[in-house]
Amino acid sequence: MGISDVNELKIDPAFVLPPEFRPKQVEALQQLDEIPVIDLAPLLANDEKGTQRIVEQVAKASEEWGFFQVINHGVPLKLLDDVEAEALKFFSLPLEEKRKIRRTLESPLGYFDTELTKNVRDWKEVFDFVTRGKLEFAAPDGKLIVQENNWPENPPHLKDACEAWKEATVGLAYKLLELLALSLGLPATHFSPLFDKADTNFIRLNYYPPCPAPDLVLGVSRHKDSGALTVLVQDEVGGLEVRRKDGEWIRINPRRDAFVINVGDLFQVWSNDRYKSVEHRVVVNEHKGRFSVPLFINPGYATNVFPIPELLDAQHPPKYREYNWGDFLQARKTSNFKNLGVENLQISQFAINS
Ligand SMILES: O=C(O)CCC(=O)C(=O)O
Ligand SMILES: [Fe+2]
Repeated sequence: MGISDVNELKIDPAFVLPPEFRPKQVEALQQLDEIPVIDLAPLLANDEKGTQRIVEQVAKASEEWGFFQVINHGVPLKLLDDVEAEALKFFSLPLEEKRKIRRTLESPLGYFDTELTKNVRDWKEVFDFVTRGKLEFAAPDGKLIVQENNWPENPPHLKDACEAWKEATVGLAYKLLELLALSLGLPATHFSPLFDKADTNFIRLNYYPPCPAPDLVLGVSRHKDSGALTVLVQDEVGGLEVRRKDGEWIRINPRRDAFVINVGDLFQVWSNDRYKSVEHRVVVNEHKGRFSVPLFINPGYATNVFPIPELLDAQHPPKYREYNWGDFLQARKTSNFKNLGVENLQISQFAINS
């Protein structure tokens, strides 16, 4: 029996990836420092020239990697310490206790430990909440659907810590959205109307428990983020890997003082492929649990997504057909809950074949 066969006996087969998708841990660790790190201090100081340089760095990183880190972002680390402490208290509770606020298809906010990415179970536990407190939208039959945040009774301060975190990070995310607009040669506030008053932003607390067979599973299987922009902070354990253009998986150097930013599928379509939404995954390890907090910046349900006309001309015809963000989101949520036996909805389905 090989090493992996022995490992296989230690975990539920629902987590075990097909061999071609399993992580190669050693190689990735040698390539920690490649993802660009952008210093936001000039932006916060309203230094115009410095901000222009940041815009150029954002354009380059988004084109080459789809990912970058930002430092000197102005979000106090104390807020992260508080969210982490409260979240770890929550994730340490007995499973029956956590499952009292379990996410369902009808009420998708709260705790979840059985997420499927591409139909394999992720080695993680999550807690999701929306930054607006609740979401309201019309179902296909016209009925109003209301989805509210589901806070646990225990620990009692999780909600306060998360709300303070939200206040501090959403502002940063919108500044980054402005930098991205500028980086495409658009007015800074180009995207604002899609988010004002109707965004579908959410924050996820991720806990990746230590795993006895880290070579067979992933904390999050390879995927692309479907929204506009992800603003993530991770602890010092590390494990987030990005797929470089040559196909190699590169580990992002874990820095508690940095946010990891990536452009999602919406920027790929809006920019007509100038910025690509890049595959990433999370590798777990045998000894340490890992904590991360992504903020997903997503527009309102009614948003129709299409390549931005200002970026098109005769040499650059549109590469995507228009689609509706709300419909896309609902289709995705359904496939995350059920193993539909098919790849979930991808933007490639809206690609125009030239
Ligand atoms: O935990 C991480 O570092 C990444 C999580 C992620 O990619 C996701 O939730 O979409
Ligand atoms: Fe992701």
